[in-house]
Amino acid sequence: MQGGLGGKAGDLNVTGFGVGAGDVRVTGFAIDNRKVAPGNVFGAFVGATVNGEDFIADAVRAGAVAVVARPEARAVIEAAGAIALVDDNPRRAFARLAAPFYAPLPETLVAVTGTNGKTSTVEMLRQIWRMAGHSAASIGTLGITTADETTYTGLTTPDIVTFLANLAGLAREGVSHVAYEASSHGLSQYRSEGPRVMAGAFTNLSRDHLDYHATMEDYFAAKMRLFDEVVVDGGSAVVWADDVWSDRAIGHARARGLNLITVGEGGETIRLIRREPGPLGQVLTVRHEGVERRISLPLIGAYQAANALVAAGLALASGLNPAQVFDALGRLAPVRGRLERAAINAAGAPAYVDYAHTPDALEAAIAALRPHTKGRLIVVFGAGGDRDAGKRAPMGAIAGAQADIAIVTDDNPRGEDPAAIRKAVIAGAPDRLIEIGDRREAIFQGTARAKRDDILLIAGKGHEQGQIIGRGPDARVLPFDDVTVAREAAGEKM
Ligand SMILES: CC(=O)N[C@H]1[C@@H](OP(=O)(O)OP(=O)(O)OC[C@H]2O[C@@H](n3ccc(=O)[nH]c3=O)[C@H](O)[C@@H]2O)O[C@H](CO)[C@@H](O)[C@@H]1O[C@H](C)C(=O)N[C@@H](C)C(=O)N[C@H](CCC(=O)O)C(=O)O
Ligand SMILES: Nc1ncnc2c1ncn2[C@@H]1O[C@H](COP(=O)(O)OP(=O)(O)OP(=O)(O)O)[C@@H](O)[C@H]1O
Ligand SMILES: N[C@H](CCC[C@H](N)C(=O)O)C(=O)O
Ligand SMILES: [Mg+2]
Repeated sequence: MQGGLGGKAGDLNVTGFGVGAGDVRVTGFAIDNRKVAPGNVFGAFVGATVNGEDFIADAVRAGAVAVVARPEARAVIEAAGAIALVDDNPRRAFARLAAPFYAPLPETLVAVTGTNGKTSTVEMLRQIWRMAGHSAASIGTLGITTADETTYTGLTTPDIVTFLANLAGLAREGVSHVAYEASSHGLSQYRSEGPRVMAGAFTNLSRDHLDYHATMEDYFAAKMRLFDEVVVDGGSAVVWADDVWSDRAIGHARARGLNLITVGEGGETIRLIRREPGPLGQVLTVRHEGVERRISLPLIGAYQAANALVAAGLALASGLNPAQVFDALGRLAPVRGRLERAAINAAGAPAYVDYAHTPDALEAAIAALRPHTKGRLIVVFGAGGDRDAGKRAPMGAIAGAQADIAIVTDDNPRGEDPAAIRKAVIAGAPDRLIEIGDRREAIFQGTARAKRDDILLIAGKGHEQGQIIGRGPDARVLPFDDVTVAREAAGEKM
């Protein structure tokens, strides 16, 4: 395969597919037949909802000159008049074929996986790189963030064509360092394969997405593809050492021979010795290469300290020097929608907006705020529709046990009946949870109940700007922003 075609029309060497030595002249790549342009290579993949192979004829009619698909699809491709590039793993083959076409890509590319903390970690790493003088970007749930702007993209890990096009665009703008979120969906669908990933990080693993992955083992295996296959030979693996899955993640990194960087109380590379919460942040004492350092992290919560240290591990892996990295942690700016202080009500009680939408995350967000709460901790939360239903009762149980007042409300019901979702959440702590379906009303009531010394936590939507109702073509996004509503409830003028 040749490289360096710069995202422009060019010859693509497809000898690796055994279709003869002839090069195919292509103009680009597409994985959706509706986006095929003349001269494109079409990737036809068996999906969770439909089989992309059913669209091969349409794609060729739209101008696809070659199709990457399973060997079973060869006859269909050839009958349609295109070159068949068949492989037992067509998503991976497509990614590897496409990546060189989009070159040059940013030189330093790292990925973060884990159930919680990916967005925070890539965003913190982007900030550290920038403070060290690099032109940096992050790609993930918040979209594409550079020093100048954030462009929302929709998925946490974009599809492979969007991902490669975005990387090429960033490189053209002069961005040299990119950190991206590797979601388990993204990893299992090879959405970011192909470019050279010099380091990967694992934050933690807990219940989520078991609608998509059959078991926790399958979910973990999807995540571990990052260390097993995606990071380049000789690359680095950063592992948060204090999670129950950490030892197994370390095992994957070792088996692959990656440079291992472990971080946390049980970490060997960056050992967290002490964490002292303060009113607006926390002081961390860490040991790295025999040197003990005190870091005034301007963010609250054990979970934010964990993410900052994983980001530090990746920054070291990317070649920054320790002084640069640890100094930068003292100057990190908050991540949008992660323990974001949104409003203060008339009684003086603050409201925090957080993106906790898993049982573990809810527990972490409550634990982050507890040391700051002299009075009661009030939580407004919900669980998403058309997502892992098994996390609902555990979320209810955690809020019921760990908050003083817990209000269950709606959070993107999508194609499901919102009352049924709330019922499943309430089953986790039937006597402890208050049900208020309308999210605005729930935030208003939570705010009204918060007295002096209390804290209100509004969990689940973080940065999100809408409430998703309905499924497929009927889906609608009703504008909704927890921060704005929290301010309105507190009587603050926008
Ligand atoms: C379950 C899932 O991950 N679905 C995503 C995935 O679907 P899939 O490959 O299984 O696709 P499919 O819809 O069955 O279609 C199969 C193939 O046919 C193609 N197709 C389909 C229809 C058509 O008319 N023509 C056509 O060519 C599709 O492009 C696809 O290649 O590929 C599609 C195209 O890239 C994505 O839009 C779609 O995201 C859906 C909308 C989604 O909601 N995904 C969520 C669950 C998701 O991916 N979340 C993760 C994790 C979030 C986190 O925890 O951080 C994320 O990374 O965002
Ligand atoms: N290291 C962590 N440990 C436990 N909980 C965390 C951690 N980091 C973040 N959280 C919780 O998870 C929420 C989401 O954090 P973040 O957006 O950084 O994670 P993510 O992995 O990107 O999530 P998503 O899978 O939705 O993209 C936070 O608001 C917080 O409640
Ligand atoms: N990336 C996560 C985001 C969940 C956010 C929450 N607000 C919800 O809708 O469940 C998912 O797609 O499962
Ligand atoms: Mg994310």
